Amino acid sequence: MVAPSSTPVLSITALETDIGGSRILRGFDLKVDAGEVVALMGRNGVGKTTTLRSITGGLPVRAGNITLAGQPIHRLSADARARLGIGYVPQGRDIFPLLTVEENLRVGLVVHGIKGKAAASALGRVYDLFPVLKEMLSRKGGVLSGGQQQQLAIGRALLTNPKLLILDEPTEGIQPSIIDQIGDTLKKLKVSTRTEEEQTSEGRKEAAEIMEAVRKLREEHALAILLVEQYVDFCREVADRFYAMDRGTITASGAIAALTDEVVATHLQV
Ligand SMILES: Nc1ncnc2c1ncn2[C@@H]1O[C@H](COP(=O)(O)OP(=O)(O)OP(=O)(O)O)[C@@H](O)[C@H]1O
Repeated sequence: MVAPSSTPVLSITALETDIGGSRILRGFDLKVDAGEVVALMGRNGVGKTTTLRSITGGLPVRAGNITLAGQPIHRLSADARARLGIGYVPQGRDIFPLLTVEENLRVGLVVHGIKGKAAASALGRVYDLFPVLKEMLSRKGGVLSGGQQQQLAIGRALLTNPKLLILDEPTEGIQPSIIDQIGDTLKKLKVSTRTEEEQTSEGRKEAAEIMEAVRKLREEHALAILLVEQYVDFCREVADRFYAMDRGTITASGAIAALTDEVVATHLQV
């Protein structure tokens, strides 16, 4: 892991956001350093997606500051923020189901005006990270499994080589029954030493593939990653730190080792 520099990649202070006249975010601080994976956790409706949209520019901020590598961004357009280095994979992933994997990636290149050698190297980087995409270039996005679609969406967000990657519920769409089964096993799962039993379950394999990609991104690219995730074991596996959100503010935070069952019961369980 790359040592964090003194300026965080993302820094949020005293953030307040309203939706339709209601105060949704009630003033909190959050930061993500280079090379860090930070999980923003919380029950349904507490304001996690609103936080992400406040960072990306999808919602206007009422008060507070958001900086990217030290530069204030909270008054900039979403496009300007993306150009400065924010890659965003929204909930549901937003891939084009009728376009092939390759076309989905090429659309991403066109949208961001990436051409020639830069395009080839951006695609190469995505295929290195997600070899499964290279094997499926001519498949339609809509027929990929949930985990593969997630990899495609993350790959597309990485084409611009962002400083900060934001993921909204990356395990969503991987069968809940399978995610439930994974339970404690996932915590112990080391991708490099997957057992045969683990490999036989598609859901486990896909969750593991996404985890592996998140780890690789952190280690090889010194990316800062902020992920919204309700699946506690996934967070324990991939994140360095966590923030627990409740009713628009942060109620607990710390190193991932401090995400004890007691903290989960108090701050995160319904
Ligand atoms: N477009 C909207 N109009 C009105 N209220 C909204 C809108 N979007 C979100 N909200 C409200 O804002 C609050 C926070 O929503 P948000 O989507 O940020 O929560 P969340 O923590 O991401 O939950 P989930 O995991 O269910 O997506 C909720 O009470 C929600 O009802």
